[in-house]
Amino acid sequence: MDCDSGHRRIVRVSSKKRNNGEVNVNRSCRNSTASVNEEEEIDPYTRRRKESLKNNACDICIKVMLLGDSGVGKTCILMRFRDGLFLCGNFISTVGVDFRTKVVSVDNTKVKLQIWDTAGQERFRSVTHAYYRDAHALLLLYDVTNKTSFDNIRAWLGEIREYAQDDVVIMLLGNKADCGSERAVKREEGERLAREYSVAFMETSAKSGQNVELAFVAVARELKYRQNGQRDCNKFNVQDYVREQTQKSHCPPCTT
Ligand SMILES: Nc1nc2c(ncn2[C@@H]2O[C@H](COP(=O)(O)OP(=O)(O)OP(=O)(O)O)[C@@H](O)[C@H]2O)c(=O)[nH]1
Repeated sequence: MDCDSGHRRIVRVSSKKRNNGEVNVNRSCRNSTASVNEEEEIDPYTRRRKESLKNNACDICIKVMLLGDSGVGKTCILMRFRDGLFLCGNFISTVGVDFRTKVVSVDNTKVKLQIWDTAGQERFRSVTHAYYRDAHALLLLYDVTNKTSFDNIRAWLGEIREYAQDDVVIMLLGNKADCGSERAVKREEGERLAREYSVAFMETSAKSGQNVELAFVAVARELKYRQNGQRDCNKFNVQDYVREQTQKSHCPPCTT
């Protein structure tokens, strides 16, 4: 898959509809990637994932998926990152999957992020599983005011293990960090779970914008360093990077 032809090649499902909306899968495969060269030794998903890191229109093109229970704030995180907006008020659940793109600059490298927003509702799971395999990075969200969404993270990680590639970059995000009084999951609980699964972690808020840019830039940075090969890989660790960056933002301003 390449960034710009995502709409043509990929099964496209409408974006937000009311909860009672039906799945509307509109298969459009003009440039279908379904035909697999039988002489290829590596499987086609792995090949496409590797190829899609290189893209003519940008230096690197990566596919990022947003995952997590319904209502944790996946669409809001995407809207905040992409358009700087916060959708408050009526909650309209995503139907199936939808994607948006944004280019970020990482150390003079143009990285195009193709960000897939998935439906958190159980009934769409089989649709979204199909998208895991060629993802380079997964942002897995829970809602800090909703303990069940946190408890379900282990199940999500199990699905990721089953459907995604082994080397996928995973970042755990505790969203709605702005909701102080309604908090049901402590930051330390999120940190502990992330350590247990060796994934990067931070708390975010689509409402205030806290750490939203950082989450996307951190995975872009990790994949950029990976693409540059082992030499640079040794110098960059996404978990350490995120820890440093979030600590910096918590530091009180220096006084003279
Ligand atoms: N206070 C606060 N509310 C948020 C935040 N992020 C999302 N919300 C609210 O949470 C509700 C659900 O947000 P969505 O982004 O639609 O949730 P989703 O994860 O995309 O849900 P599905 O599409 O069903 O999977 C909306 O009412 C948002 O306004 C946040 O950071 N802080």
